[in-house]
Order: sequence, then structure tokens, then C-alpha cells
Amino acid sequence: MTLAARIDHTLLRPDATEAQILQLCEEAVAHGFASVCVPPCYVALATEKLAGTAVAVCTVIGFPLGYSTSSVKFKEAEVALYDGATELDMVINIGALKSGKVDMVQAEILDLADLCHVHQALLKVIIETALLSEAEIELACQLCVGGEADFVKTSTGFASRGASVEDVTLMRRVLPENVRIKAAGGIRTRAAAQAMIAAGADRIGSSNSVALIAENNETTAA
Ligand SMILES: O=C[C@H](O)COP(=O)(O)O
Repeated sequence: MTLAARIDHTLLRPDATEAQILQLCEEAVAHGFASVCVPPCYVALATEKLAGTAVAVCTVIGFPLGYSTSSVKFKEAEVALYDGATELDMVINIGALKSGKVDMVQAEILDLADLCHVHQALLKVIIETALLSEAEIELACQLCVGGEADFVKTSTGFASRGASVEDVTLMRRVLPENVRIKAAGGIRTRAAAQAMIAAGADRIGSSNSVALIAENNETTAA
């Protein structure tokens, strides 16, 4: 699989415009990226733009802080799927995890996983590793497994740091093979992306995707 085919081409800035979303879609088709990852309000626009292409439409749920109520996250997911999203990246309730409310965290994941499975969509669960201890990362991964998530995703890109090779290595060690890993947040270079993949990441989320894959493809300077 090419590096491009592993990339979720991402634009989640609060000031993202329609024109920028349409350019994101055009770039994803041109470079063969796996998906575009866009705010929920732009899912219908991206779905229309990408109709008939191999590029999936991904959006975010309970993003970026994760503390929307479970019913709000579920409704947000329903609307996103109705608008055409086929991949949902949902942020867990980080405070609930840290408070030991594991049943609630797992139930939230399972409810969305069941909804995604009905719609033949993928659920990626964002655990925000920057805010978790190693023990909490392991616990979050276990809850994702119990919640039947398709992927566990490291980061929103809106915390103090994004993905690290150490995070991905730990996640790969504790997750069963059938649960994939998405590394995201601060991945700016081909080398950084390749290091995450070598550590066990299956998918890369980046808002710098075009530059990232362009490296090493430059013609030799005259
Ligand atoms: O996958 C989602 C992240 O927001 C991407 O983070 P980034 O903007 O640091 O590449």
C-alpha cells in the first residue's frame, strides 16, 4: 500500500471555508489519499464533490474535546452518516475515563460502533494520548476493543502534542491485530509518517499531506 493510500487528508480548523474543503477534496483525488477528514458541517459538500471517486469522507464526532454527552455524540454521528460520511473519528470522554467511568466510556464506543456497522462505516476512536498516562492509554485501548471500534486514533491535533512513536508502539502492543491504529496530530514529514507506520500505525491523519508525500519527489535542484 502506498503512503498516500494510508493518509486521511485533513482540514479541521474552525475557520475552514467551503473553497478550502473543495480544494482538499481535489487534492485527495489527485494524490490518491484514503479519505478527506472534514468538519461535520462539510460532510454533505465533500460527499457530493467526491461522488464516484475512491476517496472516503471522514468526519469527527464530539471533537475536539470529547465531553459532549453520549446522546449528542450519537445524534452527531447519525447526521454525519446520513450526510454521507463513511468514517467517523469520535473523541472519547477523557474525563470519564480518568474518573473510572469505564462502563460509560465503553458503552459510548459500542453505541457508535453498532451505528457505524449498520451503515457499513468505520469507527475510529480518538483517545488523546497527550492527556493520558501509559496505564490510561492501555485502558482506553481495552475499552475500544470492548466497544468494537475499527481503529484507535492517537490524537485530535488540538492538544499539547499529537501522535508519538511511543504512543503507537504501546497501542500496537496492547491491541489485537484486528483493531487498526491511526496516528494523527503534528505529522508533518514523510519520515515522521513512515516512523509511525513502522511502529504499527495503519492510517495517518495529517493537514500537511500534500507536502508530506511530495518530499523525495522533488527534482534535483539545477
Ligand atoms: O487527524 C486529525 C488531526 O487534526 C490532524 O492533525 P494535524 O493538523 O496536526 O496534521
